[in-house]
Amino acid sequence: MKIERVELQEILMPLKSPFVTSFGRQEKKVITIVRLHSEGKVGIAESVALAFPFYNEETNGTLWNIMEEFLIPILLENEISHPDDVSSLFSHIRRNNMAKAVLESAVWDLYSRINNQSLSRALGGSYKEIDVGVSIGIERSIEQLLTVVGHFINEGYKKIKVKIKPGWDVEPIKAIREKYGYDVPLMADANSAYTLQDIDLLKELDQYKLIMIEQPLAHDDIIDHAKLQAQLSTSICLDESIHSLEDARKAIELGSCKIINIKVGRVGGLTAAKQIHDYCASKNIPVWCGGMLEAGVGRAHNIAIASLHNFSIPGDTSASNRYWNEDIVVPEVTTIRPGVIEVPKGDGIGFELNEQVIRKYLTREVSFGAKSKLGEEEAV
Ligand SMILES: O=C(O)CCC(=O)c1ccccc1C(=O)O
Ligand SMILES: [Mg+2]
Repeated sequence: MKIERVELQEILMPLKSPFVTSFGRQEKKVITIVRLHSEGKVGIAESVALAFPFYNEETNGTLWNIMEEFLIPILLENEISHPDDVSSLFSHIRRNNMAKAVLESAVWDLYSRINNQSLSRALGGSYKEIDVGVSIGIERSIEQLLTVVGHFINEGYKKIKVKIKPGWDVEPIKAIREKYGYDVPLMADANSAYTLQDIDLLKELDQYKLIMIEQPLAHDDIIDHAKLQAQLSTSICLDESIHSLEDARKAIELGSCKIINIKVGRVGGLTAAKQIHDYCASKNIPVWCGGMLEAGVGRAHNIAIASLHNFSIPGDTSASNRYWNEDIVVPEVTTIRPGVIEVPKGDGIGFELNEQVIRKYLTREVSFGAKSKLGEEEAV
């Protein structure tokens, strides 16, 4: 297939309520929507780079720069026979995984639509429905946290993940266990807020029987995580540290984690996500699909990848209404039963763009055609 036209749209959408982590606070989200045109079909994807480089080094700004200057010309100049080709075409460009992923995921959607199959099927997914959890930010008080946690337990989410940071760790976890008991599937995500010097505190968390603790130590570390895992009974799950199949292999060989959070954006696309999934399966390492506060298009891609068999732990892909008053897709992403999302059977991601909502929040728009390459940018 030959990509005939690439369209980028940037929107800025308010979150229902602020989302606070150890690295920052978000009240709204900038999202870049990619549309790829070929053979009368349109493949879509949504970027996950945040507005600031606090989770990883990319931002929405770097994403546009790398796409415009390097990645889009490659897409327009090359014949693509399978979406797996895209990661090879991009492989000489270092990192910038979120920029690569949004284009690559749109190619996967386009390919599935051209072949009249669902993205889940194209990826080799087997689940017809997936169990999902919810991620809860740092709240202003323990009381408020307990209210929010109670709300999502009532909604039936199959995994409750709470953000922790120094000064907000043992106390909130203890409070949740005391109020809601040990049957709640609970985990904590530190977003790299600790060091090995905090080992005693992290060991204290063992008594609360968390399903896992996500990324307690540095974003670029796998050595100290291995030392920590050897001392903890709770499983460590890596998020920020895993950018590639090679990273996953090294972390597993070192014993740095027992679980991996796969985010399509962080690893550079669906092909890499699938490869990491397959490798983890061969090593008996369960994986789950992480989130980056996606709107509906990103959720749809996450649902498709999470239909692969070794995604055996509920991911962070909650329903659209967890973060958004209105979604950029129709229908919105919803649960069919408490904590369960159906994997769409329609072509591609199985959702269409809600043009009205996109227009409402649009901040910029550019389009690139095959012939003129970067010659005729048209800004709004
Ligand atoms: O609900 C979601 O999309 C997951 C939210 C979340 O935990 C998160 C959101 C933004 C950046 C990093 C993370 C994370 O998993 O660490
Ligand atoms: Mg995380």
